This record gives sequence, structure tokens and C-alpha cells, in this order.
Amino acid sequence: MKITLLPGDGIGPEIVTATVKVMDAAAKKFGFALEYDHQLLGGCAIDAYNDPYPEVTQKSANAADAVLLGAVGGPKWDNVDPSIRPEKGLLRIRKDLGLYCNLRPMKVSRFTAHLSPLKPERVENTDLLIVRELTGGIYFGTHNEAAMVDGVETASDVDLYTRPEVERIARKAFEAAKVRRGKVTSVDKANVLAESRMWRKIVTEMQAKEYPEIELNHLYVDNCAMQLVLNPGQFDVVLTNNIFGDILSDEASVLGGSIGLLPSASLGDGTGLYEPIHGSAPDIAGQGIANPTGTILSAAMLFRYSLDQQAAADAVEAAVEKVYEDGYRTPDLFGEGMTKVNTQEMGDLVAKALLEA
Ligand SMILES: NC(=O)C1=CN([C@@H]2O[C@H](COP(=O)(O)OP(=O)(O)OC[C@H]3O[C@@H](n4cnc5c(N)ncnc54)[C@H](O)[C@@H]3O)[C@@H](O)[C@H]2O)C=CC1
Ligand SMILES: CC(C)CC(=O)C(=O)O
Ligand SMILES: [Mg+2]
Repeated sequence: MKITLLPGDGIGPEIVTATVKVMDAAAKKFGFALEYDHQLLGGCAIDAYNDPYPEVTQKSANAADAVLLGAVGGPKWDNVDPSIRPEKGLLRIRKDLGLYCNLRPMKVSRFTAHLSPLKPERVENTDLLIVRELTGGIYFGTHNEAAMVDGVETASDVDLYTRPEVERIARKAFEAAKVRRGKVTSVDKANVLAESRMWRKIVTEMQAKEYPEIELNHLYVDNCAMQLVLNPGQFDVVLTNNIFGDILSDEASVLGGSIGLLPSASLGDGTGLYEPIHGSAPDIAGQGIANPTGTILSAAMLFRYSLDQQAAADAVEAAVEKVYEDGYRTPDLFGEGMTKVNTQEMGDLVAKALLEA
């Protein structure tokens, strides 16, 4: 099976290297072959091709069974032309592969709940799935960069959704709720935004017509941000647009102790892309201390959704649990009575646990 590897920038190459060890261990144990094609995306691609999503990467990704991505961006590219910023490369590959559905599962592990910034008893029952629309909304609307308009410096971004875009992502959320706890919380800002009012109307109609067995409630995004820290256990499936999903998932991630823990799957009708939810963490890049767990768990999602290797996916998740149970931690989650390990050691430990299980 062909996997395009896009390590990207900052900690990206470190966390992807650690994850490939786990993928190789899973392939060996479960008897399938993985063929990797390393390509460039983001800042490293700007340096090599003056293009954050060069043609060679496009070809590889489109021909692959799945794509594994580290992260892109960093201060080195902060002042490049906005049309070729590293993040633009990420948005372009998502659009190119039609990855409208971004799944971000957040289950607080009993081995890290005590490291949450919240009281452990408040977070320990948290098991939610953020279903984020990924190829529409304000990230993909027209961006008018700052320019003088009537003598005033002005900039704008257009927040646009169409009915089919809302329907297809809402359907993913309702279907996910069916096999979870049967509840969807749709998050918007319908008290202010026209886009949100249409979103809320469509989601309400769909629940009534197609999913009467699913419990649906609506929250404004500001209230949702507050509810996530007040009572995260109330959430099952959280359905939301591109920008709100981006922001709320960083907030939700830290309930379990570190943003380094959270995986994601970006799905459409073709090749899927898998990446941790965090960025390139320039503040810790090159030090070998990044937590690769979110990337390793993204590889588990890759096995599950793109390669149909369910046993391998389960085994990767179980191996991660075992390593945490045994007390190994990267510095972001290090505490009393634990063994501190670096990025590559964490990858080695998970690979070993998987092979020995
Ligand atoms: N999917 C992607 O490629 C994304 C890229 N970015 C880009 O990444 C760059 C940095 O953005 P930031 O806002 O700093 O967000 P970030 O997510 O890279 O980092 C935020 C904080 O979390 C920490 N952190 C992140 N991942 C970690 C890990 N695996 N282990 C331990 N600690 C970790 C960082 O050290 C930092 O203190 C920017 O250029 C941004 O545009 C940001 C988010 C997503
Ligand atoms: C370039 C950003 C949209 C990436 C990001 O923050 C994310 O997808 O979580
Ligand atoms: Mg983000």
C-alpha cells in the first residue's frame, strides 16, 4: 500500500520519523506491505520549489492510498507572499483531495487525566468527537489583504457555505453519533452570522427528517468554548464549521493534558490524510522532545479508514495505552514517578509494545 509521507516543518519530521517506526511494526505484525513516498509540503516546499504544494507532491498524494502529514509553517516563512504561505499548502492539499470531513476524537486517558489543567474528576469521562468541516467557510473564502479603501486600511475574509457542503458534513456527524452515544451538538454563531443561521436551519431540518433518533442541540461557539472546560463530559459528537472546529479542538485537546496527544483524520471520497491536530511547534523543534502520540494515533486512524486494517489500528492504540500505563512520558506530560523519554524513544517503545502484544 502506498503512503505519501509529508513530514513538513518544525517538529513535523521528528514526529513522522517516530510514527513510521510504529507503522512498520504494525505492517510486520499484521503481514501487509507499506511503500513510502517522501514529499515536501509547506515551508520546506517553498524553499525547494517556491510553492508550498508543488506538483510532485500533488501527484504523489493523489496516487497514494493515504497521506501522513506532520505539520507545516514556522517563523521563517511568516513574511512570504500570503498566496504561497506554508499554511496555504495545507489548505490546498485538503481542497485538492476533497477532504471535507475532519474527525478529531478526544478521549481523556486515565493515564493522563491527572495532568489536565482541570480537576481530574471533571475531565475523566470526556469522550467526544469533533466533526469539523474542512474545505469551506472563512478559510476558503476570498481573502482581501490589507489595502487602502476610502483612505482607511481595510482587510476582509469571506465566510461562505453552500447547502450541499453543510448537508454532507452534518450527515457525517449524525452517522458518527449513531454508532456512539446518539447525541450531536452543532456549534455556530447564529445570533450574528448569516452563514451560521443557514447552518443551523439545515442541521435542524436534517435531524427532523432523517435522524429523529439522534438528540440534537445547538450551542453558540462562545458558550461551547466555556462548556468544554465546565463540563466536557456532556459532549458526544460536536459538529462545527472550519474555523470554529480548528479553535475548539485545540481547546479540547488540552483537557487530556497535552495538545500532542490528539490525532485527526481528514476524509473525502478519495485519498485520506492523517495528521496530529497541532502545528509545527517551532518553540521546541529540533530538540527531540515533541510528543509523537497524536501522530502515532493518526496512523492508527489511517489504518482504520484508508487501509481497512482494523486489527492494526486497534493494536497501535493498545500499544500507546500500554506505554502510557508503563509510565513513559515525553516532557509535555512528564511528572512524578514517570520515566522521561524523547520523541524517538516514544516511537520505539510503542513499536516494541505493539510487536510484543
Ligand atoms: N496542521 C498544521 O500543519 C498546523 C500548522 N500550524 C502552524 O504551526 C506553526 C506554529 O503554530 P502555533 O500557534 O505555535 O501552534 P502549535 O500547535 O505548533 O504549538 C502550540 C504549543 O503547543 C506545543 N506543542 C505542539 N505540538 C506539540 C507536541 N507534539 N508535543 C509537545 N508540545 C507540542 C508547542 O510547543 C507550543 O507551545 C505556525 O506556523 C502555524 O501556522 C498550526 C496549526 C496546525
Ligand atoms: C492552517 C490551519 C488551518 C491548520 C490548523 O490549525 C488546523 O487544521 O488545525
Ligand atoms: Mg489548528
